[in-house]
Amino acid sequence: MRLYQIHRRPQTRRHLPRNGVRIPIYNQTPNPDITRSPWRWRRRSATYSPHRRRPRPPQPTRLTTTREPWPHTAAPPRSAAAAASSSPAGSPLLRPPPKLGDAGLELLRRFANVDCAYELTAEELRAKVSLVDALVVRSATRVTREVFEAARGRLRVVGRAGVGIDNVDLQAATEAGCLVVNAPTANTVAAAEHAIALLAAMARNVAQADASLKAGKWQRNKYVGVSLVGKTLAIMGFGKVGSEVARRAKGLGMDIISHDPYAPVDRARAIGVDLVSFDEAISTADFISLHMPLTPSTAKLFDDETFANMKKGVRIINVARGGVVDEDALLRALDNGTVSQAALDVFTEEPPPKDSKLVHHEHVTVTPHLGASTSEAQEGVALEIAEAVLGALKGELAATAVNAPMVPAEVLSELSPYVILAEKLGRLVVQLVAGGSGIKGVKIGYSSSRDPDDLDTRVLRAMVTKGIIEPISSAFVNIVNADYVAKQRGLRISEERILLDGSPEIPIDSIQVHLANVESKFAGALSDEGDIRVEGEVKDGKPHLTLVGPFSVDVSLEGNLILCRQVDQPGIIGKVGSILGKMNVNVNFMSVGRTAPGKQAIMAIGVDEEPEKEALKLIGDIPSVEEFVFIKL
Ligand SMILES: NC(=O)c1ccc[n+]([C@@H]2O[C@H](COP(=O)([O-])OP(=O)(O)OC[C@H]3O[C@@H](n4cnc5c(N)ncnc54)[C@H](O)[C@@H]3O)[C@@H](O)[C@H]2O)c1
Ligand SMILES: O=C(O)[C@H](O)COP(=O)(O)O
Repeated sequence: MRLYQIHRRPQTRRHLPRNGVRIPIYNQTPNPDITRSPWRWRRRSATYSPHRRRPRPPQPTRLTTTREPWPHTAAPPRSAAAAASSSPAGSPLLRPPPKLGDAGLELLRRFANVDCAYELTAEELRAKVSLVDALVVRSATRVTREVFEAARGRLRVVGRAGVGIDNVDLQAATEAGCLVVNAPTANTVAAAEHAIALLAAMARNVAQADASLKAGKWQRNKYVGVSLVGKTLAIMGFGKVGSEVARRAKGLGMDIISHDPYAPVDRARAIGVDLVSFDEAISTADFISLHMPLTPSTAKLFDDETFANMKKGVRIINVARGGVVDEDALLRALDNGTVSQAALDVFTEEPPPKDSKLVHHEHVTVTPHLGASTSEAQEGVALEIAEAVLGALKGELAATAVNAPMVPAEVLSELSPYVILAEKLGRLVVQLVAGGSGIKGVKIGYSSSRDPDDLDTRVLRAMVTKGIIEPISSAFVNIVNADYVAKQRGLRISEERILLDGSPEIPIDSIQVHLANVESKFAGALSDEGDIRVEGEVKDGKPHLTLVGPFSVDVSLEGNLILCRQVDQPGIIGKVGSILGKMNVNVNFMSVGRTAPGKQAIMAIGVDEEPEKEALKLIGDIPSVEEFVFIKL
């Protein structure tokens, strides 16, 4: 591994951030440059962070490492090219193109410590990943389950600087509560242009003729090509790249058909493309261009059987992923003439073995995964991923999140006070459960005048889940892994909308949380149906508890809470207040709810400090107090 620095700011403790985050830019392919630069990230005191962690036990070593650069002493000698990359800025000739575009790197550097490294072995990546908060990779770095395990919960975001996320274990990321974001749009045109370049180069034997002429030959007869105009091109995968290829190929006079089980017919029709079945596409096309993602269902989709059903002499372009083609089958199809030519930018194994028969086949044109490699695309991708990663670190839900609900920023901002309310209600309700009674079913109700389609509650559900699970386990829960963690713990979360007749301006009137089939340590919180039930509202931007069991209360959900059930009679409030006052516990809120005068009542008392056990005992000893519970919010 080579690891060295091309840019370094003075590195003293004074210069280091209080809450440093560290983002490495890793790539395991040869030839990128390497940059390392310590810089600052100041964590904002955001009101909501889906990535907020439970307080960690003191871990001095790890905390120190967040503020310091990785050791430089172990860096082995650098190659000339790499050394050139670390030369003073200003000499473009001495600087190979950066792996992540400068604009993106600069943006990242404004907010965090950034280390760039390449040619890391899997082992080296695992060793480094526990020191970082975010990881930015391109397609060559495999972010496996082992990488997430090695991160030991620190890694909060993986940024894939590109489209394909087949190199990231999404399930493992989700289980680890790590958000994965990609940069899905910035390289679309570059990939489409490369597909067209390969299509034309293959049809006219450009690469072969170039090599032949450079070898001193003049072979005009050997390299007679085929025309594109009037030929049928089948686009397999009519997504962003596929549809851009279609537009361009139309301009070349080709007839375009496409197969994509999920593409909207209207979008294809608007470009003048017919969506057809897989069999029709492969059996009628003269050229087939692959543009689907690599997934378990597309792996080796193009196998012996598929090639056998193609039109004799078909030509194939693959700018998607090598893994969608069975490369041995393609070789056989090339050898027996079923496929007359192939143009490949991507391979199952990258780089492919040096002696790969496919790469050296005379009817195959190859490029080393260059689809996204234009300076424009790389700048765009770098900016797109830098913004997504920084946004995610700040607690915003990135629009390009791959393993979490994409909640637009404006929706999140509108819902942010309800997000806090949801988590507080979860924390409250779980502390009302009697020890030993397992929680199985959670029902969350949202009373709202909004059309259900205009109210995205996924983030609220996640926060109720977080509130319920975190106080009773060591699990770290966020929007990414909330559903997964709930499922793992056998927690069934259901949601219900209660449609009100009010103004849709206010997104939510109240949120209710019910726990069914559990015993409560505070009988006053049981509804008539026997569920533990709490309800809250947002008032003046702050979360308030408004209902406990059948009792209406109104107490701000901040700090700590004492709930007392007593027989409604004069003087109790004064008695409780004076006990707390004597113990130096500041009461910030107090509210009494009762079913009827002189009957049962509930007193909800918001306190800043946690009262001594003695104070709680004294409250419990007041004769008319029937039960009480202390809750940390
Ligand atoms: N070579 C490169 O450098 C390069 C650059 C960009 C993208 N890519 C790759 O190109 C592919 C497409 O990228 P994109 O940005 O257009 O993605 P996209 O998600 O916009 O489009 C993919 C399309 O494939 C379709 N699809 C899924 N399964 C399919 C199947 N079984 N059969 C047919 N279609 C199927 C989807 O419905 C979708 O419309 C990805 O594999 C991506 O990784 C490669
Ligand atoms: O999926 C992609 O975006 C492309 O394959 C580009 O990958 P790269 O970042 O390794 O160039």
